Amino acid sequence: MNLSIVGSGYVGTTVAACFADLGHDVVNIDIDESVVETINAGDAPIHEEGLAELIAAHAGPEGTGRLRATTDYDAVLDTDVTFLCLPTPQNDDGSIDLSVMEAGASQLGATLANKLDWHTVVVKSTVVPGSTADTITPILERESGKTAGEDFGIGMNPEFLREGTAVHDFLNPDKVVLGADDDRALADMRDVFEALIAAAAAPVVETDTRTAEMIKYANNAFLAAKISLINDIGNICKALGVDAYEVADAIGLDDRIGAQFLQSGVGWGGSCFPKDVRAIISAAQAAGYDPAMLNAAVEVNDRQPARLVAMLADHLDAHRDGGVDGAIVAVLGLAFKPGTDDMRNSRAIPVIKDLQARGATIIAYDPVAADNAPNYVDDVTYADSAAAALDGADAAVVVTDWDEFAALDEEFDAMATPIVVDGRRIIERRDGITYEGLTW
Ligand SMILES: NC(=O)c1ccc[n+]([C@@H]2O[C@H](COP(=O)([O-])OP(=O)(O)OC[C@H]3O[C@@H](n4cnc5c(N)ncnc54)[C@H](O)[C@@H]3O)[C@@H](O)[C@H]2O)c1
Ligand SMILES: O=c1ccn([C@@H]2O[C@H](COP(=O)(O)OP(=O)(O)O[C@H]3O[C@H](CO)[C@@H](O)[C@H](O)[C@H]3O)[C@@H](O)[C@H]2O)c(=O)[nH]1
Repeated sequence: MNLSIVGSGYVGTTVAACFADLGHDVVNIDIDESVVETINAGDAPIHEEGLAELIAAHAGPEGTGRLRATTDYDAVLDTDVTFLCLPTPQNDDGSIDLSVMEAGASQLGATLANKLDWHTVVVKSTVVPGSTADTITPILERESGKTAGEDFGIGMNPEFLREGTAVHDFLNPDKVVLGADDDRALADMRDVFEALIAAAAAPVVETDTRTAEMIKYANNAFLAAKISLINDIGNICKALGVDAYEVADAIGLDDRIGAQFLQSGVGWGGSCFPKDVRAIISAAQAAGYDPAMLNAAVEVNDRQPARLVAMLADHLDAHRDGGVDGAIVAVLGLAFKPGTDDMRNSRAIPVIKDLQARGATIIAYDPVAADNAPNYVDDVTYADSAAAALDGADAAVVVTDWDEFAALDEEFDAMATPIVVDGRRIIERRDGITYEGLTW
């Protein structure tokens, strides 16, 4: 099929490259010319394992030609189905900000006015229940002069990929959710996903757009709350002198609990969990329900970075005149999780800001996120290796569980005072360093 993907960020680029690999002809539409140029040169605009290879294979000079990118919405006219993969950030009060979706729907609708045959528009962005039917569809109808369900179809297909493993996750989904409010849109979505569903043997959930939207929030809210619950239990373990990881390994053996997402520590960040949990809380409150569990999940998560810094401060107070004030602190990891350069809502941000507020000088190291970090934190010196960050530091905190940190050993000997507070259970406790884990 001929597909257009509007928005070429983490989701749009991954989805486009994977659909091209599955045999579709795909065009990415983005307002950012540098993103468009990068894809057309056969390169990946973001850091995701396996993505650069797929883009080179299909958009590069030697590629199949099944993938290209443009800033021109008219590219939609040569396609059968358009996926909207635009950002859905949060307003200051936590509610969803649909303005980018509205702008994209407006441009798409104006373009569809010139489309002679049927077209299906699929919302892939995470949007609160009702957004597709009540906000996006009316804009498409207004701008195109056409009627949804008669002249064009509307679908909602939430995306569950994780950053760092985006290509793998998209090609190997636990489920594919196809939400549609008309049969023809559903049939188009089935056609688009046929090859993927067959290759991955993925279960398919067919439903209406409103339920599809809620499934996405329920999924993220459940996972975020699961991490907050293990962090709450981890904090209890720490207070009672128990290793939370041993406990998590044991409870994870119960199929009803499951072994994944039980790593306690400095908490959840990223571009999705923080904004999505707040957005669904806000939508629930607007509908008259205050969700106690999700409020608590956010509260526990907000407290973990401060707990990490307080632990570090206690050690520095014990080892150094002035404690944190004037200390050089090495921050290991900046990305919100390993495998990505994304720093949106990374736990590194509150940790660094708290340390700086207490008078610390920060030297940070991350294998891929350092170039992106100045967009989120100021007055940080970036080291080009963990060893360089640790050299001469008065203390270190671990914020991201990059594999390479597990191999650190004699690098700690070069610290002025070898204090290591680990927020991710990645450093091994060893002789010669003062080591403390956040929940163990
Ligand atoms: N990042 C993830 O892991 C992930 C996973 C699942 C779902 N989601 C959801 O998918 C959506 C997209 O997230 P993302 O992380 O890919 O966003 P992103 O910020 O990485 O990318 C968005 C892209 O849209 C482009 N854009 C902005 N306005 C545009 C317009 N009017 N027309 C065309 N392009 C425009 C931007 O230039 C950017 O390249 C969000 O709703 C998010 O919640 C994200
Ligand atoms: O046991 C765990 C697992 C994760 N995390 C943290 O949780 C955050 C989110 O991690 P992860 O879910 O792996 O990454 P995301 O890329 O944010 O993916 C989530 O958000 C996406 C966007 O909605 C969804 O598509 C995915 O299904 C969902 O997992 C990160 O800060 C992790 O460090 C923990 O603290 N402990």
